[in-house]
Amino acid sequence: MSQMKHIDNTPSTPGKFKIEKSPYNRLRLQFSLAKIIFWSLVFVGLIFVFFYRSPSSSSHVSSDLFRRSLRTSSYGGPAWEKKIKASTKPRSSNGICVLVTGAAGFVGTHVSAALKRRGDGVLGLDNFNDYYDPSLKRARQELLERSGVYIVEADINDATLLKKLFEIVAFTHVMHLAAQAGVRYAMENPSSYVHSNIAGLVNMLEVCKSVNPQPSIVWASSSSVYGLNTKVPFSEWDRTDQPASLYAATKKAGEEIAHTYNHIYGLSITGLRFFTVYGPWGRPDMAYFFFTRDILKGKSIPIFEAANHGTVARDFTYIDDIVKGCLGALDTAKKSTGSGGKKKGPAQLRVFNLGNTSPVPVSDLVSILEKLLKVKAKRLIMKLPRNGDVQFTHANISLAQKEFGYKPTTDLQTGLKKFVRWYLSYYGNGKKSAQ
Ligand SMILES: O=C(O)[C@H]1O[C@H](OP(=O)(O)OP(=O)(O)OC[C@H]2O[C@@H](n3ccc(=O)[nH]c3=O)[C@H](O)[C@@H]2O)[C@H](O)[C@@H](O)[C@@H]1O
Repeated sequence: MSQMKHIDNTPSTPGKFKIEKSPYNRLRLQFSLAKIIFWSLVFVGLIFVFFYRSPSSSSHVSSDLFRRSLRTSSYGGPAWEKKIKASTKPRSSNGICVLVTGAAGFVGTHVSAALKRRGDGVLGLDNFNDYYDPSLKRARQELLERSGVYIVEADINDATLLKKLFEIVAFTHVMHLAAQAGVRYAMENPSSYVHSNIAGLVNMLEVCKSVNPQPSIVWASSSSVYGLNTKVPFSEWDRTDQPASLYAATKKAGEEIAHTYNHIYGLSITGLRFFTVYGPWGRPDMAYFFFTRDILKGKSIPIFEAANHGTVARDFTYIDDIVKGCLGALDTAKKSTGSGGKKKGPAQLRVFNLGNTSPVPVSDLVSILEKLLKVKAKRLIMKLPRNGDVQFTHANISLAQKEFGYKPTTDLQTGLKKFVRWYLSYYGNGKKSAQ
């Protein structure tokens, strides 16, 4: 009751509160102020020590973001700049110089290597987060370093670093492949999708729009934007407003964000909707990869099926075909039209499906793996969980074909053979195995 009275007596509008002006009160006020300042400083100091010294003691999500974005900031200095300049010096006369984000990722590594092979200047960027075994990312980094591609270790949310890179090198293109991938993990760690696929994308576009000259941007969207659509094959004109996962929703949001930056700032932007990319140096969180690991270990593998024993299928696309698509998109990208953050005229805005055009049921994928590994899989048939997966994907690729001659040439059998050969040589006949 007395507490209620106290609340009732508290003035509701700042400024109505009158302080009596006796010398005693003034002294008391000064003393209280000094006390408040002192304790505020102690409090701020404690917070600083807490966050600076022990990131692991914060909550799962914030410590995760800490790992993902703040860990890697060791850059700068003449030796560092020299490495960047060496990596980005084009050998060919076309003058193409590309910043590849997510360069230690699966698609990023292959695309970086292909660009470098043909003589373009290439610089990688990657935060080496631990969404999956970082040692695989380090191995990819070694591979790229051997072919002359340097990877700067930083997060795409680091605007200062990005601006610094553009001060050192006038990139003609950005191949933006850094993202939080994976459909099912979005339910475990939703904020990591917002951090990388939304905030990170916006940060990247903010920097790209403000530099002079503006680069052209090619970036990774996803087949998952087609969500619950039932009309097949999926074409670029189809609706993309019923995503089945937060991952898909962030990619769809990315496409709308791309529209905005194209419209306001004249950035040339091309989005690529990848269809379940697989192959050597792939991602261990993907089904074909962990099925291989678990078949070799003799562990059972969960194979999803839809209602009424409906087939779950994917338009699995081999990495070399995807790389050709990425390079085709990059080579046909027109220049951005803006400069210094101002649009000068309309700019190119495109989106393409990069798929294989022949969906394969997941159970057939397992049969191919069994033959290649010469081991019978322990199949555990399960109902397709409601965690973001869609029942099937199937790409119509005529737009990419028309625009830059995209034509996938690797069927699943051939592609998986190459993957298994790589897997066995990398992990050694199942003795050392993927995590
Ligand atoms: O096409 C795309 O854009 C997406 O392709 C993949 O997503 P997804 O097709 O779901 O690939 P996997 O997670 O490897 O699943 C492949 C198939 O295996 C099935 N699966 C998955 C896991 C499992 O335990 N059992 C199982 O049957 C899935 O339902 C799916 O049909 C990637 O993980 C995404 O990052 C990418 O954006």
